[in-house]
Amino acid sequence: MATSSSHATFGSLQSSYLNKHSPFHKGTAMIFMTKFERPTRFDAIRVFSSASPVIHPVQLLSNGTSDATRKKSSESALILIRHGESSWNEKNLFTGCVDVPLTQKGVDEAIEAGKRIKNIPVDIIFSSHLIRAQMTAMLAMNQHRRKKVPVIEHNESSRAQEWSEIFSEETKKQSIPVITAWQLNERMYGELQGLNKQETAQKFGNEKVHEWRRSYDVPPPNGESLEMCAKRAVAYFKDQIEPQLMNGKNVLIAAHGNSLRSIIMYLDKLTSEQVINLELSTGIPMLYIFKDGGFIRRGSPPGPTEASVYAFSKKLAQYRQNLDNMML
Ligand SMILES: O=C(O)[C@@H](CO)OP(=O)(O)O
Repeated sequence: MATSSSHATFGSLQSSYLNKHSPFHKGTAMIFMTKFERPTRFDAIRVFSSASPVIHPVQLLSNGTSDATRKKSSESALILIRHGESSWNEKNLFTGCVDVPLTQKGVDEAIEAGKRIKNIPVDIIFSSHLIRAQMTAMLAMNQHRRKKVPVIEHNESSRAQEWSEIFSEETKKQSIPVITAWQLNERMYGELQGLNKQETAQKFGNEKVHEWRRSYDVPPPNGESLEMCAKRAVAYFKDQIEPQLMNGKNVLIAAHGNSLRSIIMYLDKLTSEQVINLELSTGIPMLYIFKDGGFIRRGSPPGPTEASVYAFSKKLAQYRQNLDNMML
């Protein structure tokens, strides 16, 4: 029988992990909650002095960011979003690298995610090759107050590159590049792809299926273990994404449960025992600040009805304040 929940059974492991290991309880609650729990509080920093120097929002953004502003600031934002509910999440099927779309609920989750990050500047977006992650990024960015347009870069061939060229500098400034990479794909689930998770547990036993799904180094039949997925996802993060952050760019990554668990393992320096208890909800953005070469976890930005004035760093506070001044 199909059920839509794949996460609820790990609730106790999640809270024990949280209690034992997390110095950031409020911020990490989003990461560890089951899909039936709702976010309550966040470690947002309340803001702020009206005496903050006024900087035009465009100066704080990519394309519009002045070199002087960049050099002064060694800080950038990293947002991670697991895609919204997919058709196969709904049917409780192992999905892996099968390319299925979002459900209506997934679309709504992506829009809600967009509302949570609409005041955070985004300079560049990374996504997987899979449509559920790309849909999530696009729908979320549609909510952004800057209204820049995410544009997928097609570098798969020189013709694709040439045929998707933009010939207006002004239009380029109003665009956000979206880089897609197979390395950010969901873990390849091998011969489990397309099978119902509950029926598979009945056939092979709960313990075996739990080992396939949540051990660190045991791969499902002909598929990738989390360790194998982490190897390619983290290598890509270090090679392609970290340099953008070092360069002062604010990055959004829209990807998958296991590719993001791998990246969070790297960001939060989790051990292989810790990462196996980490669960990510669909469509909940998580914010990190990259500062002085390290990652500071800031939890999930509040939704529009959850807080009035907030920010996660002085720079993001200024950005929001200037958007308010400019647009309201
Ligand atoms: O089916 C999948 O591809 C993944 C994510 O939905 O499942 P799991 O929760 O087992 O990692």
